[in-house]
Amino acid sequence: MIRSVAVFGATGSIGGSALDVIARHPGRLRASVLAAGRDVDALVALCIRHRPDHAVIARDDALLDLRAGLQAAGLATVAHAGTAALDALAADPGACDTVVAAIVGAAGLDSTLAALRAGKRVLLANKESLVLAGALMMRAARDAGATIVPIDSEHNAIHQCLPADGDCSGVARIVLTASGGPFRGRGRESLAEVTPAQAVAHPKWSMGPKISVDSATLMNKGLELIEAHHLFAMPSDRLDVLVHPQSLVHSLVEFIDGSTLAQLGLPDMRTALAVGLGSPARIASGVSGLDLLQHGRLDFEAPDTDAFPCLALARAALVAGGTAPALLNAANEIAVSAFLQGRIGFLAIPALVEHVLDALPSGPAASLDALRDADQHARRVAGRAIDSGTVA
Ligand SMILES: NC(=O)C1=CN([C@@H]2O[C@H](COP(=O)(O)OP(=O)(O)OC[C@H]3O[C@@H](n4cnc5c(N)ncnc54)[C@H](OP(=O)(O)O)[C@@H]3O)[C@@H](O)[C@H]2O)C=CC1
Ligand SMILES: CC(=O)[C@@H](O)[C@H](O)COP(=O)(O)O
Ligand SMILES: [Mn+2]
Repeated sequence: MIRSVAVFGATGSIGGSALDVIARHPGRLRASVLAAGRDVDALVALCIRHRPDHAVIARDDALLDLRAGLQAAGLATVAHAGTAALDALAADPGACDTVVAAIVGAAGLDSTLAALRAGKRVLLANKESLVLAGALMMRAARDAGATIVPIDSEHNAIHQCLPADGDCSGVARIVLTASGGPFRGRGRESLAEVTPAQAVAHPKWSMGPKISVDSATLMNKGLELIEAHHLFAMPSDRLDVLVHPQSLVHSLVEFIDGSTLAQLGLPDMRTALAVGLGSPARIASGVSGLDLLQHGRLDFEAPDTDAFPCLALARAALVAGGTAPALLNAANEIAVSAFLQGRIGFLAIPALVEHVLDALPSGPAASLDALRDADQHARRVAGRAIDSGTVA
């Protein structure tokens, strides 16, 4: 049977990689729903290429533009606008059986949750939703019989190394690899003046601006610790981070018998997406195999948590539990956005996250509403600190 795939965040970096893999397998996969945030022209261009049944633009006021663009292109694709339409298509069994969750930020939570609650197969790239509401999402997936395939390269690597039957009793610890980002090796004081253009210039991966800044601050690895905690039911003290600048070893699993399994490959997200899209079969992704002789060496070093405090802030939030990860994530989203707009400096990103975590106590994450309130509260506190110049 052909898998009908909804790609949420289709106009982004992960969305593009997913569509590239889907187009390589017309007899196995089809893009049935494409969704974007604001970019109607880019969405229409993708619809012309992939001919989905449905196209969704999250911006409510863009329906007429999207409809006009699809009609001008002579497409039968049905136009939708707004987040309610996105959530409805995520849950609709006639629209898709698989969802690539690749919206950036907490904005991806509702559609991902809708897909999980409908028992879909979810290829999860949107790590912020797990940081914000991981326990709730994992429970929703269990209750509805949904499948989550981790797409984040490290978690996809771990998924490939763990026993297929899900029995993790033999796992001693999980080691997430980190490239170290564009500022690896630099001291904290030298980071005060770095520009957004320098921060998004990732040394190994081609990604959207938000995650690229997260990689530069090492918050990406902090978010990934929390993500791994939920996906693999691992406590913080059995989750480690190792800097590996070549980005060829995507993560490692150490077992209690002394074995360590790792997954290696070129830094190209199409490999992880092909694992999720083809599973249980291995399918071609367009990524070539690894020529280790050409690469020559694999280096490893400890992360520098003095220069990059975000990693420690995220681990502390993971240990604190409750709403702390939601507060951390929301503060970070506001900080990264302000940094990209040139409103605050690079060192203000960890400062703002710390400010919010100090200002707001972690409460119980008893419900989705409690998590949403924490998220909104953190955004307000962070916004005020930026506007007042408390953190600059
Ligand atoms: N890029 C990568 O290699 C990796 C990414 N990830 C994760 O995957 C996610 C996507 O990252 P990436 O592809 O780099 O991001 P991009 O910035 O490249 O793409 C973001 C996508 O999300 C859409 N979008 C933004 N806001 C909304 C919204 N409010 N509602 C609906 N859609 C929205 C954008 O649409 P529009 O173009 O219209 O704005 C775009 O399609 C992130 O959570 C990231 O952490 C994880 C591992 C690797
Ligand atoms: C491709 C991917 O999964 C990113 O999350 C990547 O890991 C970013 O690189 P860093 O290791 O620099 O955060
Ligand atoms: Mn990653």
